[in-house]
Amino acid sequence: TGQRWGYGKEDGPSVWYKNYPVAEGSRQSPIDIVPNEASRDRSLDPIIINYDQCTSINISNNGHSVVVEFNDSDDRSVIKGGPLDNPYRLKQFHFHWGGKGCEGSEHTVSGTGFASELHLVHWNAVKYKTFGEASTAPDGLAVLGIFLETGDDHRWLHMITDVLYMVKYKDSITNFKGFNPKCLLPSRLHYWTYLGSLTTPPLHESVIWIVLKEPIEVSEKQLGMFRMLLFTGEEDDQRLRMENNFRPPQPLKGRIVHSSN
Ligand SMILES: NS(=O)(=O)c1ccc(S(=O)(=O)c2ccccc2)s1
Ligand SMILES: [Zn+2]
Repeated sequence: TGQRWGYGKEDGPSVWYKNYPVAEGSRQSPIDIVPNEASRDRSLDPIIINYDQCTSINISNNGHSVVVEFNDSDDRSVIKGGPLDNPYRLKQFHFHWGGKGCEGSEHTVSGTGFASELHLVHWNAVKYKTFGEASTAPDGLAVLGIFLETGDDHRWLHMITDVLYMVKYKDSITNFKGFNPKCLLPSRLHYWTYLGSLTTPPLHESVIWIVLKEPIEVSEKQLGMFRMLLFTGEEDDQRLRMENNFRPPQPLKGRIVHSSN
C-alpha cells in the first residue's frame, strides 16, 4: 500500500507532499532548534531511560536506513519523565547521515547540522494497544534524538558497524541479539522537546520529540561504514549508496520548543 519514496531528486523530501499531504502539516519534523528562543521550563523533569533489560532482536536495511528492532512485548526498555505522561516502550532505533564530509543530521541547532543523528523510537503502550495504533496518535510516539559528531572512534559503535556488511542491500535482515543502546547515550541528558512528526513518510504527526543537547562522538571511519550500505536491493541493476538519508528542517508554524535545565 505505501507509495515508493526516497531521498533522490525524483522521490525525495521536496515531493513527499504529493503522496503524503501531511508533509505540509502544522507539526512536521525535523526543525531548526534555536536555543535562546527555546522556553526554559524548570518544571520539565529529567528524562529517565531504563534500558537495562534491553533485548535487541535484529538489524535490517529497510531501503531508507539501518534499523535495530527490540522486543516490545513488555515494559523492559522504557523512557519516561521529562515531557512524558507515561512510560514509552523502545521499539527500534535507526540513523540518518550525510555524504562524505557533509552534514547529515535532521534537526539542526541555530542552522548548524551534525554529521549524523540517531533516533530511538518509543511508543505509548499504556494508552494504545499496538505500535501501529500509537503511531497515528498525537501522543503515541516519543523519539529520542541524539546527534553524532565526528572525532574519536566511538568505543561501542563498532558493534553495529561490524555487522553492516550483512545488511548491505535493501530488505536484508540478520540476527542482532543482546545489544543495549544505553552505550550510545551521551553523558548528560539535557534536552530540547517539542511536538512533531515522523521525519519520513507516512510523516504521522504523532511524535513527542526529545533531542539531547550533548552529541556523541564517532570517527569519520565509523561513519564511512554506514555509507557502504545501499538504498537498492541485491537484484537491482542500480547500486545506490545509502547516504544523505535526512529530511531538511520544516517550518515551526508557531510551535514552542521547551528546554530542560
Ligand atoms: N525518523 S523517525 O524517527 O521520525 C521515524 C520514521 C519512521 C519510523 S517507524 O519506522 O517507527 C514508523 C512509524 C510509524 C509508521 C511507519 C513507520 S520512526
Ligand atoms: Zn529517524
